[in-house]
Amino acid sequence: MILDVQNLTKVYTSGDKEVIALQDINLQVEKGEFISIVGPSGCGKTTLLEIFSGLRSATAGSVKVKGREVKGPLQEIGIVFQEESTFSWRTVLENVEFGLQMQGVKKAERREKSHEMIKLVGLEGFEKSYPHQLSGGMRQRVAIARTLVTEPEIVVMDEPFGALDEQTRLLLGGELLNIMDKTNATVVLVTHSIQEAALLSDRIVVLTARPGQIKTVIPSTLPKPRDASALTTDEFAFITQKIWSNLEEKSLLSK
Ligand SMILES: Nc1ncnc2c1ncn2[C@@H]1O[C@H](COP(=O)(O)OP(=O)(O)OP(=O)(O)O)[C@@H](O)[C@H]1O
Repeated sequence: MILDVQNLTKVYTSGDKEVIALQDINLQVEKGEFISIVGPSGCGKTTLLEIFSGLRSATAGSVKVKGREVKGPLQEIGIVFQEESTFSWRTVLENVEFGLQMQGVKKAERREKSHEMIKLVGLEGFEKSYPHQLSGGMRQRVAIARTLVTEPEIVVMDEPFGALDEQTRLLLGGELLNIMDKTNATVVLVTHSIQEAALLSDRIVVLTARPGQIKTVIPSTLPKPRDASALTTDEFAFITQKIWSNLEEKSLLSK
């Protein structure tokens, strides 16, 4: 087990107001698994990822990565943020090199690893381009490459394809699966797209409306390797229907 979450609760306090964002979350993730987290707006998905990544502390309960309590950011965890997070003043190559630079990796090794990763995400030939010269999907590939190049064992993603159209996000998601197979990383993805969750995940964690609690965990029955061709299968329809029916019980628009 790579990630072990036990009885996790998060209460935000501002002044005399308390918001219970997450309540009693229990989740165990195995190495190499692809987990998606879905749930109504405001149910605590981002909070959960922030706690997993050591960027925020829990009010109660514990999060362990490889048996060690998470007390702050860990090198084993890479994060891909919600909106575009590329550096506009750096080229694609310089963006991808950034994480390695922060880790103090020497220039020659940095270059080599970054070139490899750029190839893997399909951006070969764009090394010298700046983010504004790329499409939204390409910029998101840069952000993903920048995180993956540091070889994190767990990749935490908060709506990484949120700014993209449904078609691009599903295609890019399929490519992400290929890359993950090659790097053997574990992924925890927060998404608003039920289709994306159904296509990419080994398990889909459905949260209730606030306070976020685990409503159900849906294991995927889609055969591997999974790609966009699965979108028209009966299994895919079955999984999306299962996610929907679990989300519907508490109003999606509540709160
Ligand atoms: N820093 C904070 N201080 C106080 N309350 C907060 C803070 N951050 C989040 N919250 C509250 O905690 C709850 C969960 O927020 P969070 O952003 O984790 O939800 P989410 O599921 O990611 O939402 P969305 O799907 O809309 O992005 C919300 O009710 C929010 O108002």
